[in-house]
Amino acid sequence: MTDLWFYLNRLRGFAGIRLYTQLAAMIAVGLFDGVGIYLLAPLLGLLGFFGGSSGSIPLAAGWLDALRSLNVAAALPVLLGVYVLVMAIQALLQKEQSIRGAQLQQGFIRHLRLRIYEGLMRSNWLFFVRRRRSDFHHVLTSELARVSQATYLLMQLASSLAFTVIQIAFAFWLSAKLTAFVLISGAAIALAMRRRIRRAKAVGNQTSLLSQSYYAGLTDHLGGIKEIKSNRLEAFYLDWFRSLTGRMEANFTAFSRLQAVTECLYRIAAAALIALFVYLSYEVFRVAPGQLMLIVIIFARLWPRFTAVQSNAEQIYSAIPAIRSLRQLERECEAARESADDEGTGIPRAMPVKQGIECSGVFFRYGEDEQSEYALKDINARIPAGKMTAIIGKSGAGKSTLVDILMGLLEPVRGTVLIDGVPLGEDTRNLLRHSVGYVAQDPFLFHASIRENLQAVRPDAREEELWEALRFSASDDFVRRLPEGLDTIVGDRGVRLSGGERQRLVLARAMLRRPSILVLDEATSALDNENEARIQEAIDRLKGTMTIIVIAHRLSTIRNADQVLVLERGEVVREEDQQLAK
Ligand SMILES: Nc1ncnc2c1ncn2[C@@H]1O[C@H](COP(=O)(O)OP(=O)(O)OP(=O)(O)O)[C@@H](O)[C@H]1O
Repeated sequence: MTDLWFYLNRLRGFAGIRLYTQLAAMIAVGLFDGVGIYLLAPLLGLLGFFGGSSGSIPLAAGWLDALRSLNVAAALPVLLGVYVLVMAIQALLQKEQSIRGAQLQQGFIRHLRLRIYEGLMRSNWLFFVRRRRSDFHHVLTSELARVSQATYLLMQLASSLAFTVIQIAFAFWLSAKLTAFVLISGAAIALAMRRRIRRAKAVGNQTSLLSQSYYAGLTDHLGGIKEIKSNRLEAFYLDWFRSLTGRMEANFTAFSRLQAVTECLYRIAAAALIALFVYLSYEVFRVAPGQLMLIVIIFARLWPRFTAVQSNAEQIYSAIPAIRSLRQLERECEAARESADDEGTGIPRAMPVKQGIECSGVFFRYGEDEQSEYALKDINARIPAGKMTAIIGKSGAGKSTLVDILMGLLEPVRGTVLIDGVPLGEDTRNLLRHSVGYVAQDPFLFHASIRENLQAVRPDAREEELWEALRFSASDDFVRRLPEGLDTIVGDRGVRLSGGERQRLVLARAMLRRPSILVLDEATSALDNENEARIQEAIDRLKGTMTIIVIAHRLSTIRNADQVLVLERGEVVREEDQQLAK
């Protein structure tokens, strides 16, 4: 329930006065609807339905007498005209309320979407390292759709409740005793149905878990489709998919069954109650036939409202787990939020390195608990500014982790990183990243043109600057040969390009940023000797103008380094000054 209240409060905070006008509009629609029904009394009276018994219908008596003083031929069109007018106003109001309701709902969902996306974008790298990406997709798509539906249902529920209250008021006017009887019956049934609402929540929990597995599986399997195809694992994954979608089907059917049974119970109860009601009215309360007729009309309109309230409540309860997922993700993003780095000016500050980066007693581990193993242990090393430092070591030795620490992406668990002798803190860690150009092991290109990919890091870069960066990364020739040149769209994650071509484009992008620290994480591993040699030469020419850190396996890459750090199981086991060694 706290999750629901939290979201109601959030909705109130977002919509402000609009929420209250919306509720007022709902009440007005309900009122007009009630008046419409109430007009039926004089109408029916005019048509002679009540015989001489109109005096027993509260309020109607005065109307009827006034109308009777006119002749029927004149009164009927007046009455019908008023009826049409009232219903038309109600219809117009309802239309306006529906449009505004949809605007409110969509606005609120966009507000939630933006909050979560912004929360993710502002979260630190460790947050992403520790979580499955598919869980974010799941929350931002499937869970958000359920919350959107719940928001719509909440408004519907408010509208149903407003309608119901107004109808009850009208019904009370007509007959307090019989309305009380209907209400007590409704309350008794709602009480008996409480367990069904709890069941709806349990089914909703299951829906969240299943759709989370679905998203995780799809992301994994499609990401690894080449492995699946080349190892003939299709049947295994098909079995998994069949089984999971079977459970999803059962889950959705269970919820539909729950709702259908509830509706069926309400319908049977309605029939039984109407029968009892007519019997009691006639035999016990001796209600006049005209009034009885009206009460039946009111009852017939009131009861579906009870059913709607119950059904809405079941659906809203089934969406509570989705609301909880959203809230949980927001909380986690908040806890992992990085500090802003523009000091409120809107212009991010960079942090150039003049002397060097130093690690002093740096420890790091990925696991959250104290027992988990360190990926880096007591690292003491210095990366001189303007020089090229190579980090080498076996797979899993901690090279990428060390680079992430040096770039300010990860924070040491113990120890300090110093930039020009000044310890890197929470605020300065982000600033350092403005000075970094990074090329990853598995380079990433957006599904856009080469130009857009390059300009993503510097929107104001001129055409010559783009070509200069491409020349640097030895990619100018192949880009020129592409059918659309710079405007060629590179496929999903750049798959339409070869690994080496992607690496070269990402290197061009990194250079375009004019970084003061260039980090290459095995960035030339996919290149042929000729292209690697061209890039090595270009990088060599950069020495003295920027600090270069490379993770490398090939001797050819290390050869030009000024310093080599050798890592083994998270420790620096050797630090060689190449210049001295030469
Ligand atoms: N996201 C992660 N969660 C948990 N442990 C991790 C994570 N990333 C890396 N590790 C662990 O940290 C250690 C160092 O990994 P790291 O990726 O830094 O090694 P590496 O030297 O760069 O390896 P490679 O050359 O294979 O890329 C390894 O034992 C690895 O299992």
